[in-house]
Amino acid sequence: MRAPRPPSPSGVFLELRGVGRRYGLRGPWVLSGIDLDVAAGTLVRIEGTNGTGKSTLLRLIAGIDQPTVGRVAGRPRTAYVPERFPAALPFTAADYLARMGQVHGHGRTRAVRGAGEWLERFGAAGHAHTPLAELSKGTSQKVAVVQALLADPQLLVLDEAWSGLDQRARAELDRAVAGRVAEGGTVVFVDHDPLRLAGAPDTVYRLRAGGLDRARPGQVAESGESAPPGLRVLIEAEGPPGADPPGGLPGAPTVQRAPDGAIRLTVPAAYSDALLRALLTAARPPWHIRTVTQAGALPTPREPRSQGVDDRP
Ligand SMILES: Nc1ncnc2c1ncn2[C@@H]1O[C@H](COP(=O)(O)OP(=O)(O)OP(=O)(O)O)[C@@H](O)[C@H]1O
Repeated sequence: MRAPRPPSPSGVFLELRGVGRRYGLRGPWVLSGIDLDVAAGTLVRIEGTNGTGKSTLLRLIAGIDQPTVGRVAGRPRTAYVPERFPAALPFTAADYLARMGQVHGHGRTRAVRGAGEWLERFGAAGHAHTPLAELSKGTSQKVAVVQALLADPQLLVLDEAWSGLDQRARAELDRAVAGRVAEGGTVVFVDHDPLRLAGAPDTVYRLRAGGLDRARPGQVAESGESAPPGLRVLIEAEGPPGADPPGGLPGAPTVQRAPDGAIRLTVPAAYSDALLRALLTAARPPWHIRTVTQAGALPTPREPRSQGVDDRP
């Protein structure tokens, strides 16, 4: 087993400096002048319109591709879920995952057990003995995600990893990501859904014309000090039918049940990130965030709030 690489005193365990990437000797620069610090225990989202180089950047971060210029320093134990999983290998799902678990340093028994547990969590246990080539796209994607989670990585890199997953598996991946970060791991992800893990990322970067902007620095509001006073946010979250939201949610949200069973939580804007984070990291059942919208200003500073479920429409 490899010893984990200790983070630097600043917590940064991967650095990109002056990184550029182009394909082919005279191809256009897809990325240029990228400086990026990836710190331990953080959740990082990379955004950008189609073709701006998100997957290219993730491959450099994951260490499966090298920059054309510049340098990447540090290499935490890394796992990667690619945008397209090459599933045409001559193994069943369980065999493949057990082998991957062993590649990641687990003994055979632990690898087999871990593969079984993760397949169960993702609702794919029934396909454990199906050859990879015969799996549906969704189940194949579950196997791609499980092979990365099995690695117990310090750095998990997810390129549209939620695509093709059913709702239960998406929520399970949300929880797995939140769990990794809570345990001190780092997750860097790209996803087309702007609400994916909404409120949870410590940092959001935006790729634009080859460069990288910091779109939103970490701003997890726990105390309500940083938000404009009066603004409220409406969060619609979906759990199993009839499930109540967890108790003790940040910001003491007003809770209503939508006609289709979803839960609508209204909270002062200052607490919305903390509330989203709490839902994403909630113990079972998992909660899927459906929408996050601005709900308008409080009519008075002393509007009563409650956390009981109000069934009025
Ligand atoms: N292996 C490759 N060989 C040649 N060109 C490539 C390769 N990979 C990516 N490109 C080009 O680099 C550019 C950026 O692609 P990349 O997939 O990194 O962007 P993206 O932001 O992830 O795109 P999308 O949102 O469509 O997934 C595109 O013009 C693409 O055609």
